Formats: sequence, C-alpha cells, structure tokens
Amino acid sequence: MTMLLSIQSLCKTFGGLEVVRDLSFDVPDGTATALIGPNGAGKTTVFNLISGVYPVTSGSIRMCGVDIVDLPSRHRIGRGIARSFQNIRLIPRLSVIDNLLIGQHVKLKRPLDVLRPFRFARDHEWIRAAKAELSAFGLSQYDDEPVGLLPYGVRKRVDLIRATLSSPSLLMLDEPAAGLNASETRELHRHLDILRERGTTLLIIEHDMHFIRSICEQIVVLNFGCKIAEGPFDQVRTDQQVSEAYLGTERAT
Ligand SMILES: Nc1ncnc2c1ncn2[C@@H]1O[C@H](COP(=O)(O)OP(=O)(O)OP(=O)(O)O)[C@@H](O)[C@H]1O
Repeated sequence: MTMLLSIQSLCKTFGGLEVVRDLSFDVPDGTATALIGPNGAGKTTVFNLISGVYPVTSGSIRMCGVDIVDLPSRHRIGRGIARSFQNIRLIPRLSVIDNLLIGQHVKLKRPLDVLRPFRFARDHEWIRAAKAELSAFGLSQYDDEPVGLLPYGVRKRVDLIRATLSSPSLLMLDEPAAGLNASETRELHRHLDILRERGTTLLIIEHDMHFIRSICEQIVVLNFGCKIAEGPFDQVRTDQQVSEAYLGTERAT
C-alpha cells in the first residue's frame, strides 16, 4: 500500500510545553484516517504542523516520500495538502461564488494578481470551476447567496468546496461534523463519499464516533501529544488505554 503522508518522530513544544511527543503514523493513499483523542490532546496542533502553520520542533512529515517540514505553508498546497478549520473561514456578506474565488488566490503566481478584476469576466475558468463544483455537490441554488444567510450545514460544505477546489490529494478536516444536525451530517457524509470516489485521501479530527466509524478505515488515538493506539475502529475501541483516556468518558459510543 502506498503511503501518501508519513509522519515520523514528530515533536512540538510551545515554550516549555510539549504538545506533540515523538508521534509517528502513516496515512495510506486513498484511505480515510481519523485522529481522535480528548480535548487538548494535540490533534489540531498536528494539523497545524502538517499544513505548515507552525514549524516543527523535530521530526519529519513526508508527502509522497518527500519531506515537507521546511516548505512554507502555501507551497504545501501545491504538494496536494488542503484543510478546513474548526471555525468556518468564509466571508459572510460575500456570495458563495465570491468566497470560492477568494479561496483560489493561492493559485496566483504573483501576490498583486489578487487585484485583477476576474470577478467580472463571467466565463473565467475559476468561476466555471467553482460553479461546476457547486453543481457536483448539489449546491448550485446557492451560487449567488450571501454565505451569512445560508444554513450552517450548507456553509460547512461550501467551506469544504473552498478547500477542495485546489484538487488536493490529502484533505484534512478539523471537526467537520461539529454543530451539524442529523440530516446535515448525512449530507456531509455523502459529500465526503464523493470526494473519496474521486480518490481524495482524508485525515479527519472528529469527536462524533458514529461518523468516524462509518467513514474511516484507520484510527490514530492521541493523549497528551502521544499516540496511545492505532488501528481499525473496533480494535481501537476495545483498547483499555483508549477507554480510560477517551472513549470510556461521556463521549462513549
Ligand atoms: N500556539 C500555541 N501556543 C501555546 N500552546 C498551544 C498553542 N496551540 C496549542 N497549544 C496547546 O497545545 C495543547 C494541544 O492543543 P490542540 O488544540 O492541539 O488540542 P486538540 O487535541 O486539538 O484539542 P480540541 O479537541 O479541544 O480541539 C493545548 O494544551 C493547547 O493549549
């Protein structure tokens, strides 16, 4: 099995605080992996290290065999990495299409190109791509709606489309199902199924264990920045350390 992402002996300290400790795990190409653990375990920090928001203290992060720890964050997008954040990062008063166009600025060769009035070129390739993607996910009716007026579940999926317009090979999702009701969670599930059919590899932080169980083949469990278990859901679920640290709490499935 080919490894898309390979993390080896990753460490991160903030001042004297060790937040990620000697963490190693692989994400096989074309699969979905969950990163779970109690609040403060270091999950979002791992995402920030992979996407380049923070420099690593030590260790390696390989994408398709190439160490990317020294690459600036925007160049990691070029390596096929995209992510969503816990809080939706869209501009509420702008339309869905305009938000998706803003998300495309990472493709610009020169920073000042962001001032080009591509919004007025109605057949610009970025507009066509954004519309095609909204249509593929059944969201065309919202093209010109201000994002702030949309139901929360639709906003989350627009945010997902913003992340996937760069055609990433690895999509990292930070608590995608948080705050969604049951039908919105089902829509999100369908959305992710389509991405998986396209071959996108997923790495997901999530507290909803039913959601994780139905999507992810592999689970990596963190506690205090260390990996305490790894494997298929049913194996991890019965692990004593995992029960004590996490699944045995009020969030048990
Ligand atoms: N920039 C930072 N500076 C200092 N400490 C930080 C920073 N970012 C995170 N931390 C600390 O690192 C630890 C892990 O935080 P992190 O957000 O990665 O955990 P998490 O597992 O994602 O938690 P949650 O499930 O609540 O989102 C926490 O103790 C947090 O306070």
